[in-house]
Amino acid sequence: MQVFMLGFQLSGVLNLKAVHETNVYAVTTGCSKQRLPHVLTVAGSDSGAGAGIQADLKACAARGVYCSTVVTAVTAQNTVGVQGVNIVPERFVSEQLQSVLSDMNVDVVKTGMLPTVGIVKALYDRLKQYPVQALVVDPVMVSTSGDVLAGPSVLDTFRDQLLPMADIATPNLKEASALLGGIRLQTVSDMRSAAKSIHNNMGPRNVLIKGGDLPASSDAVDIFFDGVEFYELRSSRIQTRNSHGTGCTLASCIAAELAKGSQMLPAVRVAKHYVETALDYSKDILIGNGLQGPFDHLCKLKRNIRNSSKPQRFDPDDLLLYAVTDSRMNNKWGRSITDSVRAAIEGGATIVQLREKDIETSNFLEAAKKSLEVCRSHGVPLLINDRIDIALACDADGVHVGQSDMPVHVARSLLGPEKIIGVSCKTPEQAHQAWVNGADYIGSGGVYSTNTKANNITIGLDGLKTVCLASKLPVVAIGGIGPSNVRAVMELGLENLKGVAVVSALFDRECIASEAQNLHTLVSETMKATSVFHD
Ligand SMILES: Cc1ncc(COP(=O)(O)OP(=O)(O)O)c(N)n1
Ligand SMILES: Cc1nc(C(=O)O)sc1CCOP(=O)(O)O
Ligand SMILES: [Mg+2]
Repeated sequence: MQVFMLGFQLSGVLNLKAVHETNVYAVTTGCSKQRLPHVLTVAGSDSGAGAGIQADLKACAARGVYCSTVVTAVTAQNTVGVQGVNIVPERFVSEQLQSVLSDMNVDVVKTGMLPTVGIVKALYDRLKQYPVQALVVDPVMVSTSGDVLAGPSVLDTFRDQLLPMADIATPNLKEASALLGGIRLQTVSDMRSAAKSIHNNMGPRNVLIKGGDLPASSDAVDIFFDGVEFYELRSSRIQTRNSHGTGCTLASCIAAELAKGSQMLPAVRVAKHYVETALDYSKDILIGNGLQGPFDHLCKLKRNIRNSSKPQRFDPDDLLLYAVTDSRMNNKWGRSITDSVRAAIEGGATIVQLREKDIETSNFLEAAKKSLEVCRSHGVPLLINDRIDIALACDADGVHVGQSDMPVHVARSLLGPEKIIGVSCKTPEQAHQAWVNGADYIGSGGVYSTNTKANNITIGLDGLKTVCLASKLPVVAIGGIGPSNVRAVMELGLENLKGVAVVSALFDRECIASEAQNLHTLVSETMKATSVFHD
């Protein structure tokens, strides 16, 4: 955290405000002069407070981030639709931008409704004058009720000025189509092409196309493209009328996570999870008589968001680089479990399992709670090896069990339908049984011999292939895997072989993060080369 400078000149209104706000931070954090991560939203006001500036404020508050506001338009709006729009003159938008950007240490700017060319240009000029860490552009053009909030004349300025500066653009299907001259977007494959075109032709560093309106899909599928890889981000479609403001909220939450220091993909994952949980929590709220109501951004205050009935769903792609911890290795290198988990995730681990065989229960639970915080803040699932009790006590995302641990169907009845359950399988019969019993994935090995697990039977690449071909579940390979042999494993090119699980190749090394980074690259490159990124 950056420390605020003392010694303001108390000569004007602005400086007095700055002193006041510095003190507010000091009071709220309980320590002296620390500043909160700061998002500035440049958007329209929604009198119904479901979307726009009001949604942005609530989303940032829910994510623990300070939010300042530059108002571009005042709308008269409710759950029925938009009854009126009063656009703020561009001069005055520029003046608001100057006030905030010149004084308040903004980390990330998030844009919403930018109704005129002049306002987009004013923002462009101010951002050139006062660069920020990141720019999140939500190209708001049409309200959820179908009312136009920014006309076609703005599109060119968006394309030419704002999008080339953006770290991420988050159009929905209609907005992506408008940006691309009205093309039809009806399938996930169309969304991928659109994400690529927007990225390559308009310059934002990342693109998230929100597929909420995609016809005939039971899941909400978004496509994230970082210029190299596509990610299909799925979440269950919550049946609710209370979805007004989800786009603004998602973009604000991404901005908030970036302001806290997150990388882009984890920020997007966390934001999606937050929106899904808030929608789920708010599905029975009744505000207004129209077709689309607001949802409750601050549900976290009423029910811990972690205890939501809808935690992050299992995504088989998360098996790509599966980090399995080992306390003996951590002791050898003098690292805490949490530090090693953080380093693995920072290097690119996509799922984490705490496999702590020599640790007391109370210490295990403590470490699990801390690791869960790290994992949640990066949108990475955390599983617990063997110990269903620990998983339940800390509300982990799931467990991994072996053939002689708690049976899968019993674990499922204890953990409920939403938690992730993985099971170790060395034979096709075990793989079939895991599927029958309701597991989500299988771990198969030892592919190679290992010193990490005593007396482990090695099944080799042939054994792995046999299990994969028989399995209806996604598979992660385990046992003796490291940089020297990971290509050979992934070159099997099997559709359901989703990644590798490693212990010593990460945690018995000096720099966990760089080992993780290297392995992540090797796995993804080999998968791409063997074309197992199946749509
Ligand atoms: C991903 C993954 N696959 C296999 C295992 C091994 O589990 P198990 O057979 O229960 O052995 P222990 O890990 O408990 O010694 C695993 N942990 N993770
Ligand atoms: C925990 C575990 N399970 C295995 C299995 O074959 O099911 S092999 C293994 C240990 C993997 O450690 P390393 O990556 O250091 O070889
Ligand atoms: Mg076990």
